[in-house]
Amino acid sequence: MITALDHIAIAVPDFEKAIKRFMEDFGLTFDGTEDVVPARTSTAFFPLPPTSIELVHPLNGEGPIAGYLEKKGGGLHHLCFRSDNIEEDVERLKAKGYQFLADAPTPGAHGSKVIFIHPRSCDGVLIEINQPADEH
Ligand SMILES: CC[C@@H](C(=O)O)C(=O)SCCNC(=O)CCNC(=O)[C@H](O)C(C)(C)COP(=O)(O)OP(=O)(O)OC[C@H]1O[C@@H](n2cnc3c(N)ncnc32)[C@H](O)[C@@H]1OP(=O)(O)O
Ligand SMILES: [Co+2]
Repeated sequence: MITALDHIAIAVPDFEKAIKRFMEDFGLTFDGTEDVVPARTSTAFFPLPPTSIELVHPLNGEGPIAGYLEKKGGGLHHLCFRSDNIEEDVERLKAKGYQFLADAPTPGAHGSKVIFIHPRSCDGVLIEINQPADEH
């Protein structure tokens, strides 16, 4: 089941500038960056209990964030719901007609498993579901 709002993701065209902004201007705790190769995405996390801010940027200029930035520039990109059993939640939501953007969960940040629901299944909002490594 969905247990928490794991993170709110913002697509940023200038990764360094955005990291500086959230660290220095907003005074958030910077939890480091991670290039998630299977997702073709560079991430930076700022824990802000009970959730986190995730900055997302194209990895090597490619991937879904590159497409998003090209079309929309920076912006709120997705909400991530944390699941305690991602496979169970996927099956349950598929049965309700939700369109997933992959056949199965794929590797995400911090060793998590992630899967995305098409925005058209959720009133135009891109929803990610993840299961953190410590809950596998
Ligand atoms: C680091 C790993 C992980 C983590 O651990 O947290 C991540 O967060 S990875 C983050 C990046 N990865 C992804 O976003 C994967 C899922 N995304 C996709 O598969 C695609 O981006 C997409 C959502 C299918 C869009 O693909 P695209 O090729 O850009 O298609 P369109 O431009 O035609 O868009 C179709 C439709 O969807 C709307 N759209 C696109 N992106 C978003 C968005 N972020 N939020 C809301 N809506 C979005 C787009 O406007 C189109 O709408 P219509 O024009 O009305 O058809
Ligand atoms: Co995410």
